[in-house]
Amino acid sequence: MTLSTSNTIDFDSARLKLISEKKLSSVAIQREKAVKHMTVLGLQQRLTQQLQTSLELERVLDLFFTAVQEFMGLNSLEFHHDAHAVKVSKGVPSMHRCNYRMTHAGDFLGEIQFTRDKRFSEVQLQSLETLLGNLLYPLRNALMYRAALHSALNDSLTGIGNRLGLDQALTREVKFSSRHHTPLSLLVLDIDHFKQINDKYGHAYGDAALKAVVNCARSCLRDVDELFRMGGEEFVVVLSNTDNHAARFVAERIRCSIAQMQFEIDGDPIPMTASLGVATLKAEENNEGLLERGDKLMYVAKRAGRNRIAC
Ligand SMILES: Nc1nc2c(ncn2[C@@H]2O[C@H](COP(=O)(O)OP(=O)(O)OP(=O)(O)O)[C@@H](O)[C@H]2O)c(=O)[nH]1
Repeated sequence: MTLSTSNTIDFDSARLKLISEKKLSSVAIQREKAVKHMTVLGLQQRLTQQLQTSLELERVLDLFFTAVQEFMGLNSLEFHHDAHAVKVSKGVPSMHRCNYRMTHAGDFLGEIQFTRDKRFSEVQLQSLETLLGNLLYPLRNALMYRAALHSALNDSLTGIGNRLGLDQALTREVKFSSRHHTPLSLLVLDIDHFKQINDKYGHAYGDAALKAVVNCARSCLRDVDELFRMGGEEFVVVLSNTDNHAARFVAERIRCSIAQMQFEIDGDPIPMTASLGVATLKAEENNEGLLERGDKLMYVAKRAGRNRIAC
């Protein structure tokens, strides 16, 4: 059984509010509150300094949890913000829980849950809420930083990584592959005669076709494989720890899936195919060299008649 207290923290009014407020009546609680107050102040000062040292959401929450955990014997913290696709967990959850839904100036900043072995006292809840006030701006900044980073590295139409994201991933993968002597392959995929879809049905349907191809290619990949949009109707799949033989197999699987894809516009079935180049990292090759080879091989597949792979 878990015991839970749900609260809303409304930072808009610059005050922290408990939805189900219970009365603090006993003198003992008031005394405990007075003693804790000084400590909370000290902790607030420490948090103010610590939390401004990072813009990384994970790090900010880690610093907050470590500081507050010591102070009130917390077992765990869980933060999630669905719109930002973030879920961060620290510690091991326990029986007594309290939840806060955080907002600021009308913006939703996420939900946070704390757990501990013992019940939260009123004084502890108030201290926690005071300390959450220190998390507000670092949390908001970290979410903004995360969103900015996401839009810099991802394609807004399809949601997959963009050219910059590809460059970063490929640099990382090439280094890893060279250091650990593991194979690395990539596929360069280009949709065939894509211009005809745009010309016949319009750009919006062309966009829908691009998304359909992305979903189709994704369904053929492992979780660890990464799919990027290089630009236009050209995509790259980075296959870590994959040799040329296995990469050909993946390329062929994607090619078949796209050719069999049921894509329709206003009830008209639209046949779609793609040409793919398959390249595997050679000794002494860098990420640019690998990408260039993959691209050249994709054009070999185009020239050979499209709807095929070239290795
Ligand atoms: N709808 C849509 N079209 C795009 C986008 N980016 C590029 N395109 C279009 O993609 C088309 C690419 O055409 P081409 O380079 O001639 O290639 P293709 O028609 O696929 O022919 P092949 O590659 O030779 O088989 C152009 O019409 C571009 O305008 C986009 O984001 N959305």
